[in-house]
Amino acid sequence: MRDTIDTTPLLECRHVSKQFSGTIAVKEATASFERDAIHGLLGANGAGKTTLLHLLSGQIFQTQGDILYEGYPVHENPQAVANICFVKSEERSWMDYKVKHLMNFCSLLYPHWDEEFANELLRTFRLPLGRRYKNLSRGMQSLVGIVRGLASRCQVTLFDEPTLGLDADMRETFYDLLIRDFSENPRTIILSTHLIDESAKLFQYITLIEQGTITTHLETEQFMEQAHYLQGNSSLLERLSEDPHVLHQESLAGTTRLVWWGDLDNREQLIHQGIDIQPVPLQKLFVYLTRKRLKSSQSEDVI
Ligand SMILES: Nc1ncnc2c1ncn2[C@@H]1O[C@H](COP(=O)(O)OP(=O)(O)OP(=O)(O)O)[C@@H](O)[C@H]1O
Repeated sequence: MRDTIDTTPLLECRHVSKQFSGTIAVKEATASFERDAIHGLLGANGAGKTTLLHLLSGQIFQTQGDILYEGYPVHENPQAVANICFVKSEERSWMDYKVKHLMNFCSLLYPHWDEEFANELLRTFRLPLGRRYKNLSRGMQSLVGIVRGLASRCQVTLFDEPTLGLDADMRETFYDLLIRDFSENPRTIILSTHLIDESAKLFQYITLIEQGTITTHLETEQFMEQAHYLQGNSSLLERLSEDPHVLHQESLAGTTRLVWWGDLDNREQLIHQGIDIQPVPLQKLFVYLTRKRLKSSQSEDVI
């Protein structure tokens, strides 16, 4: 029997790799996804986000490593099938089906399917029930996926680029719905997106995947606290430019701005020297981190 407080991670991957013929899409990925939290899965194009989500949902086999749901392998695990909902950015197998049939299918697939909520969402998004999935616009296809993801009420919901094709107004509607629904029905949500700044408010945790490897898995606050813009006199700041904590540097007319990644032990001293210290927005931080790591891996390749 388990303790009252269940410490078994709901979903985790341990040293998971996935190779497709010549390509290693995911490499030694290890992370434990905290319960009842929204996780942002961030990575550049081709970093391995979609492959990782397929692996976590048990829809493809890993080449090596373990993927565990409630401590048991996700594959051939009826509990995992019933409790993990993976919303792909496009559902190729859905093409010939009408929206109403897809909703029926979901109601049979997910034991906690909330019919009333699904109908409310279908009305909110004005989705035509009689139209085939393949004849929906790109944004409407995303909305069908969103209805599935939210109304399934699965313990784990994986969204791969859920807002593809949605206009700004509809994206905001989705973010608001997700926050509202999550606060009423907490569960584990992992959401991959390239629209980092506008979705940053959703994330309690950030998982960064780079060239197939999970390089960071941290609470968003902790993640953001590590990044700082340092701006001030070039003669002071350029002395730091070779420091490995510096992700990016730009100078103009005697003023330099650095992006610093890590603890700032000398914060007081820098302020005293007239250096302005500011937070870095998440999207910018993502760009600086991935560029820096890409540069380091390219220089390792040259060596
Ligand atoms: N079925 C497959 N066969 C061969 N290679 C694949 C397959 N699926 C993915 N890959 C490769 O694996 C790598 C990771 O792809 P993946 O789609 O997981 O990345 P991603 O982070 O989701 O990218 P994007 O943000 O561009 O959608 C890429 O190099 C891709 O070409």
